[in-house]
Order: sequence, then structure tokens, then C-alpha cells
Amino acid sequence: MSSTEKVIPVHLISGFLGSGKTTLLTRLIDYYRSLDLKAAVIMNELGDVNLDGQLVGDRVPMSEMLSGCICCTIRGDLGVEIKELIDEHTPDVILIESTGAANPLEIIDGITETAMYARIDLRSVTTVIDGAGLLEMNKRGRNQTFRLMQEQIRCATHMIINKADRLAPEEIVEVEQLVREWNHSAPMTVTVKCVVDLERFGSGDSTDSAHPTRLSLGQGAEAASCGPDCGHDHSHHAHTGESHEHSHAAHMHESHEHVMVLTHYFTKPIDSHAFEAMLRRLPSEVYRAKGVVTFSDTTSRFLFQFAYREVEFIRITPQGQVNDVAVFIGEHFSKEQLLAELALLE
Ligand SMILES: Nc1nc2c(ncn2[C@@H]2O[C@H](COP(=O)(O)OP(=O)(O)OP(=O)(O)O)[C@@H](O)[C@H]2O)c(=O)[nH]1
Repeated sequence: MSSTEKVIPVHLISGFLGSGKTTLLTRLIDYYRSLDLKAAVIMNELGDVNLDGQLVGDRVPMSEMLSGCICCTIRGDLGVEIKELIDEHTPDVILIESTGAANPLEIIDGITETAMYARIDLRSVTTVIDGAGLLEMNKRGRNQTFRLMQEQIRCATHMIINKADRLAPEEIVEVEQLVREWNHSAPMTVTVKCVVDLERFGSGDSTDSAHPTRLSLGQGAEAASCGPDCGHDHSHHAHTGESHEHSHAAHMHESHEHVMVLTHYFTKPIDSHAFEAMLRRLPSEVYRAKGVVTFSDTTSRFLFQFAYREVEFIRITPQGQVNDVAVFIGEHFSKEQLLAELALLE
């Protein structure tokens, strides 16, 4: 794989149970088809049967992750699924629809981890909101489902307040105000049947730096928990991903107001001491980093983790080719400064 090989954009569709995620997904599939772009889809259902998948049919390559919540038990498989879809179908874009019970922060973490072995790029997190459902939940009391809804809204880079046909005009205003309280920056569109302008989902070309991703992950990204309906063992976050490609070049996401993700592909081995020193110098605004590196001063390769200011290196012997990549997640950090630090390493 060459450094010029394209990075495949990934769009995550999140939202409450029955809010209209699949409705949006089918629209997107039609949209990409009209542009003559190949979309691949990952759908996640808590049950054994992917009913929504019937709606998508066999129009696009689809991976079904059933019987588990994408954000916990099968989160580790997410990377494998993405990699397999890419290897088998070479899609121009990947769409992921998560179960309404999933906590998007966990999925975002899973997707960004996948950058270690597939040239992908999380471009947007669209949260579909059932306006009437949200109002009802707000009146009934703030239970666990309510908190999950909040989390899904906080995480969104784009918000769709759907099912407007079921809301009176003053209720629409009420929903908008509620949603704005939790997410100050993401664009918000009020729709019926998720009819939105799909242009921002792009041409599939993620190298378009004119449209940087805003990942407004909100607070508590690392403390995220799974959804209330998930019911799975959260202690097993399998880390997978042995088959990989070696690749180069930096790819970056930015947000001026919220959480940013910066994904940097290293072009060559780097000095281990300089790298560790760089991690330790990271500003407190960077609260998470992870990746795979090859050091010039040791023979082995390492998986590194940086969380809560702690640095951890794990020696790995990857099967197949693995990207040398570092992913940084944080809020309000200076991308220029970080890129300058990274440039010094190479
Ligand atoms: N009244 C109304 N119904 C809608 C609208 N959008 C979608 N629906 C209906 O709501 C139901 C659920 O829509 P889906 O798109 O399957 O929702 P989902 O979020 O994928 O559902 P889960 O996968 O179960 O979480 C379907 O019957 C849709 O036809 C809307 O704007 N108004």
C-alpha cells in the first residue's frame, strides 16, 4: 500500500431505538449509489436476527454483528469486520449503524483503534433523535435510558431531530432547546423520515481537508458505559487486529470547540526515548492516545497506550503488515503543536 492510497471515510449512525437510523441508512445507500460510489455497511443488532438488514437487502456489502452490543462484547470484532469489508469489497465509504442501546463513545474508540490496521477515518457521528420520545423521557424522569440518549447527543457531530410529523411546533422548539443544552455545536436538522441534505456525507473522498471532522465527544469519554439494554459483560474488550497494511502520511481531524481526533501515520521507525518523552509532554488536553510504533533503537514493535497521563508499551509481533500509527483524542489541543512534535520524531 502506498502513502497516496486513499483513506476510507467511516460514518457512524447512532441514536435511540426506533428513532430512524435505518431510514437514514437506506437513504445514504441510495445517495452513494447515485454518485456511483460503493458503500459497505455494518449493522449491529442486539438480537439474533438483523431485521433492519432486510431493509438494506443485498444492495451493498453488509456485515451483520448480531447478538451483542457493538460497544461492549463485540467491540473488538468491529475492527475485524471493518478490515474484512475493506479487503473483500474495497468500498469507497463505510457506514456503521449501531444498536440504539450502544454507547457511541465505545464505538468511536473501537473505530479509531481500527486505524492501526486499516486506512480508515471516522468522519462523522450522526445521532438520530426521536423528538417525541425524548420529550416523554424528559418528563418521565432521568433514568439510565435518558442518560444514554444524552450521551448519544453529546457525541454527535450532526444531529437529526426526526419524526417531526409527530411533534407540534412548540414541541419542536422544546426538543431543540433540550438537545442544544447537551450539544452546543453540532448542526441540528429537524426532519420527517430523515430527509436531510446528504451532501456533507461527501463524495467518499476523505482527503478533502475542507471538511474536517468535528467529533464532539462531550465529557467523560473514557468513563463511558454501555447502554441499559445491552446486558453484556463489559469486562472483555477484546483487542484484535493482526492483519495489517503498512502505510504512511498523516491524517487529521479537528474541531475548534470540542473533542478532536488526530490520526498520524508514521513514515518510518522512530526513536523510543524521543517518542516516550513526547507522550509525557502531551498537554493535559490530550486525554487519550494509542497506536503502533516501530522504534529505530529496538528490534521489536510496540503497541502503546496513553490514558490518564499513564504511558504503556506492549511488545507485539503482528501477523501480517501493521500500520505505524498514533491516534490522539482530546479537547481543544493545538493540532499544529502536536503535528510539529510528531514531525520532530521522523
Ligand atoms: N411518524 C414517523 N415515523 C418514522 C419517521 N422516520 C422513521 N419512522 C418509522 O419509525 C420506525 C423505526 O424506524 P427505523 O429507521 O427502523 O429506526 P431505527 O432507529 O433503525 O430502529 P432500531 O434499529 O430498532 O433502533 C419505522 O417504522 C419507520 O418507518 C418519521 O419521521 N415519522
